[in-house]
Amino acid sequence: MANKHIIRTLMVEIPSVPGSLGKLTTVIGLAGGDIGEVETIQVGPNYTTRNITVQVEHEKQLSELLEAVHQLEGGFRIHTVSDEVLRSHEGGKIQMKSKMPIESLADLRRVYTPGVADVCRVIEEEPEKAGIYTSIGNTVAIVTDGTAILGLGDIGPVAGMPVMEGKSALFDQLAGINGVPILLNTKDPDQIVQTVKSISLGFSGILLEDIASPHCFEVEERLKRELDIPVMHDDQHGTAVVTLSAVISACKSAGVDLRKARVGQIGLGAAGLAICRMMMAYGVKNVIGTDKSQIAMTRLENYGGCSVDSIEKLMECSDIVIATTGIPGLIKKEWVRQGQVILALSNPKPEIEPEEALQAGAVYAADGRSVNNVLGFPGIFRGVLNAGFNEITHSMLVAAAEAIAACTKPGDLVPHPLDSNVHKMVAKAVENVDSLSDKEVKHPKICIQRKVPLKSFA
Ligand SMILES: NC(=O)c1ccc[n+]([C@@H]2O[C@H](COP(=O)([O-])OP(=O)(O)OC[C@H]3O[C@@H](n4cnc5c(N)ncnc54)[C@H](O)[C@@H]3O)[C@@H](O)[C@H]2O)c1
Ligand SMILES: O=C(O)C[C@H](O)C(=O)O
Ligand SMILES: [Mg+2]
Repeated sequence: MANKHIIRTLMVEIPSVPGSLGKLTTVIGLAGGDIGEVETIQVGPNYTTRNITVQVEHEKQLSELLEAVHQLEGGFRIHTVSDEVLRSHEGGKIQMKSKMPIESLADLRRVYTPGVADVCRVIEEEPEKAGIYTSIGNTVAIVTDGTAILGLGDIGPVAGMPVMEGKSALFDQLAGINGVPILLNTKDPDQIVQTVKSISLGFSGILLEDIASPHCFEVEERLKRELDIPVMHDDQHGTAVVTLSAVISACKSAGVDLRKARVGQIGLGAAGLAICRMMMAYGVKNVIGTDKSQIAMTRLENYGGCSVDSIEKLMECSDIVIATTGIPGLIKKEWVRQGQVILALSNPKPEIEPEEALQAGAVYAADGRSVNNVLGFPGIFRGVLNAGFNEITHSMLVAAAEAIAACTKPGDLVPHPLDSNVHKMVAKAVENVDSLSDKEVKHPKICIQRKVPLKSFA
């Protein structure tokens, strides 16, 4: 599907004559609309009313599509055009609910005062019992300062709340974890660290989300050092996990040794640097990166990677290209080489549409909707919470990536994000890691920047 980000639901009255629905869908398709769900609302002798969800690229295309439906002869009528995405967000996506019914005074006295005081005393005497008698053991804070919300940039924490609520909904549905959004009204690393530390008592893990580079690096490192609960910056490590798993699967399908492949990373911010570090630690010998910021490239070199000064050069010599710049359409199709793997992971719009990359010769192509950290973070946190680990180590991240790859069907890059088995397998893999087994990972410094034929994936 091309770059179709406008989703609308059309409620249409359709003549109850055979072939009418076909006429309507043809007109929608010819106007460039992708049809999603079709729901029958009411069937009558003369008319049938249906809700038809369509996706289009831009507002102009939507107006043209609506006009084309208006022009249809035979009694077609559009009742309403609604924005389902906005509507579904009304009132927010999450809520806090009581697990206990409070219907009688006895209930009230048990749930609340005076009964609750006994539980407080138990925890005061043996603080670890908070893990039994409160929800803390199953609760993770989803913390943002709003500085890198998807690829939308520094739009502030409140505007980023729909993303945080989305992560919370996914935590609940995919891993049974309470994810509590925490919106920080500061971008100052010291204040972020101090605030998260101050509120950390109520949580068993911290998921940092959409915090921009470079301050995300300092914030995560300090919190990992200073807190004794697991801390993970999703955009760094969640993304690196799912990217590694996609690349493992691509190499497996192509019969290529990933460790000998040339991996090129465009954009060396939170996601990009972590992807490079993950690849190098996994044993990929040739990792190169590029960024518009020289500081970001130097940072990669300090970790043992190599930098090139242009995207064209990087694409000339990479078997696998990964992009996390937040800039839609950044990769020109002329730069794609025959047989390349292209993962353009920026959300909400990729650096190149997968269809375009495939048409230009890529052997595998995906965007950030499918290669998405939703495949990683729920299971990773489920695993560490189940095992009672107080940190998330490199071995756990690799175990998660390999578990996702093991759940991927041959020929696919990643599994379905809603396949509950994937999240169970990730949790199990993380849980089974020997938490003391991590050693310091050394990154090899080997670099090939010349133009080389891409035989491996062709
Ligand atoms: N698919 C996923 O699961 C996933 C996960 C995390 C992030 N992302 C996406 O990746 C993008 C970046 O996120 P981030 O958290 O790393 O942000 P970030 O701000 O930390 O990093 C972006 C980097 O791209 C660089 N950049 C920007 N324009 C560039 C250009 N024209 N050429 C070269 N480099 C350029 C910036 O200098 C920066 O270093 C976002 O769009 C986000 O949605 C996707
Ligand atoms: O939120 C997502 O869809 C993935 C990722 O965390 C991102 O920032 O793009
Ligand atoms: Mg994110």
